Amino acid sequence: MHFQTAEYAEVKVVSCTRGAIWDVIIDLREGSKNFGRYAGFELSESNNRQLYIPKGFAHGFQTLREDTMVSYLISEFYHPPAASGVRFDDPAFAIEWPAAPSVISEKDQSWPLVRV
Ligand SMILES: Cc1cn([C@H]2C[C@H](O)[C@@H](COP(=O)(O)OP(=O)(O)O[C@H]3O[C@@H](C)C(=O)[C@@H](O)[C@H]3O)O2)c(=O)[nH]c1=O
Repeated sequence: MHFQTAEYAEVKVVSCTRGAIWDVIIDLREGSKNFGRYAGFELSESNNRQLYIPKGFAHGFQTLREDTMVSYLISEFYHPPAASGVRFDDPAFAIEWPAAPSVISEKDQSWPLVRV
C-alpha cells in the first residue's frame, strides 16, 4: 500500500485496461473522520471504472485475472526518498482482500506495522 509523504503527496487516477483488479485505498489524512479506514473497488476492462485517489491516501491493488494491465495518471514526479507504504495485511487496517496473495514483493512484505 503505497504513498509519497508530505510535499510529494500524489493524486492518482487508476484504471485497469486489461483484466481486472481489486483496488484499495486507505485514508491516512490526519484529522480525517475516516482516518485509518479503507475502501475497495473492482476496476476492470469491462466496467471501465477509474478511481480518483486524493492526496493523503495509501493505494494498492490485487490482480484478479492473469495478464492484467493497470494504468495510472499521477500528479507528482516519483521521489524515492518520499516513497512510503503500509502493509497490505496490517491488522491496523484489517483489509479484506478477494484472495490470499500469490506474489508480493520483498519491499511490500517489509513495511513496518503501524498504530492507528
Ligand atoms: C513508482 C515508481 C517506481 N519506479 C522504480 C523504482 C523501482 O526500481 C521499481 C519498482 O518500484 P515499486 O516497487 O515502488 O513499484 P510499484 O510497486 O509498481 O509502485 C506503484 O505501486 C502502486 C500500488 C502505486 O500506487 C503506485 O503509485 C506506485 O507506488 O520502479 C520508478 O522508476 N518510477 C516510479 O514512478
